[in-house]
Amino acid sequence: MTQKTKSYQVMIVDDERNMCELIETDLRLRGISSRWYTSAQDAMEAIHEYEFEVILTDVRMPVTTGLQLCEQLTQNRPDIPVVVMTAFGSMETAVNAMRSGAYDFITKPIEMDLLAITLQRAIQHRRLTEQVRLLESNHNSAAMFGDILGQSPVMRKLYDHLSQVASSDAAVLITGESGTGKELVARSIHAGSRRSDKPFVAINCAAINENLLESELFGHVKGAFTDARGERKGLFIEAEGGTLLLDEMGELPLSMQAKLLRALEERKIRPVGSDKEFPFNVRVLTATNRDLETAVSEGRFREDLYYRVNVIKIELPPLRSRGADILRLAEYFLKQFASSEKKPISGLADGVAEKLFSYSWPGNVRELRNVMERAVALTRYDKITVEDLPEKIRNFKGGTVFIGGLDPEELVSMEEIERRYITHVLEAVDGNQTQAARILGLDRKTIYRKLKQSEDQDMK
Ligand SMILES: Nc1ncnc2c1ncn2[C@@H]1O[C@H](COP(=O)(O)OP(=O)(O)OP(=O)(O)O)[C@@H](O)[C@H]1O
Repeated sequence: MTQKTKSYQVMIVDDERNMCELIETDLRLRGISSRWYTSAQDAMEAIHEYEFEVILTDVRMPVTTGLQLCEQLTQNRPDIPVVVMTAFGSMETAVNAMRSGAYDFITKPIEMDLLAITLQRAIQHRRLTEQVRLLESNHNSAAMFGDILGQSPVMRKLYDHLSQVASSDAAVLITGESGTGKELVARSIHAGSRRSDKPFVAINCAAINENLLESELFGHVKGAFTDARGERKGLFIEAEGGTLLLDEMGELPLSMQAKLLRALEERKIRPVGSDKEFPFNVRVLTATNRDLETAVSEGRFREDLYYRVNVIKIELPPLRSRGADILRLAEYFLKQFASSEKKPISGLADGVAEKLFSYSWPGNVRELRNVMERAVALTRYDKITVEDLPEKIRNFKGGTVFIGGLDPEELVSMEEIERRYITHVLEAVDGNQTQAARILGLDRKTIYRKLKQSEDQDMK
């Protein structure tokens, strides 16, 4: 998980630093947040670090031009509209930019009022497209919610819950094993809330030393401690109006728990070394992969803070309990990586689905994503083969013993094992017989016959 993530409305890319600063200042005065980069390379890297709603780029830049950047962006992040700045009178460049996937163009010298309108229109366009995508994906039997993918019954229930949660302002505690998508869920809650045009900031409480955590969260004044050369705002102020995710909340030291509780109760923070308090308007979400109730009963976590952050609880299921979602996610990641690696990979070869199914996925969706990324990079074929999977998955034996609730001590016939396994696979794919047939390597008629046979056997 990223330690800190933030969203801005506009990314500015121009090799002339002065131009960037000029635009940033003008946009700030109009209430539009932005961040600038002086090369396309830096811009491409920043896309992974921060969220942007629109990108404004100059066309003429050394090394990678604005047009090339535009092409790269439309492939990697087609959801972010790009507005290009072209020199006055170079209509041909503007046309080329639109061909490379730009949303709009504006000519230099820039007329700031026009720029602001163009950018706002692009932002509006993006929000509408996002909403349509969200509505469509919810309509398509709730296969997705924002960027969260999954169709298993437990995920569908989660989507219903999330849409209610997003519209309220209540504190939410998100629990689940590592890699189950807690940060993703927090982002979706923010994206679906009325705070969505304000920042989303996430901090991993376990990754920061206890002494620094207080100033990271609440800020500090100049000279508050030896290394505090300048002043720092702190994340509560950075997230003003938006959402702050405190991840790995279970790792928060007791001394910080007391300070956080006071801040949440009074809705005010006091920067380290300051005698002034500052009010904040931030929705606080927390996430943990620890059992906080046990931590409370063992005195490691304050009960009063637990109740304050746990107004609504969202529990994310481990991947191994989500049946067919394993395959859906695998295919989703496969498509993503195949497109970014530009490899023509069309799906999973025979035998891969069974391997993915029977593995226990201790690292959950993150592990599956990494496995698919590696497989796409490794494969020499147009499908992912069993050889492209890591050894621990190829040779995994653990899962099968428990299929169909089979006790390792229980001795049953091969037919019975077959019947239980077929039933297990059918349940896992929500009764989709075509998919079950593909995984089992049997045709649908044979599946039906085998289940029928054992039913007849039971009747005798
Ligand atoms: N349902 C899902 N659909 C699509 N991608 C998912 C889903 N769940 C998780 N991911 C992806 O898996 C990775 C891990 O997710 P995330 O960082 O949200 O997990 P986490 O529970 O916060 O992990 P940790 O506890 O280790 O911080 C991310 O790349 C995320 O985008």
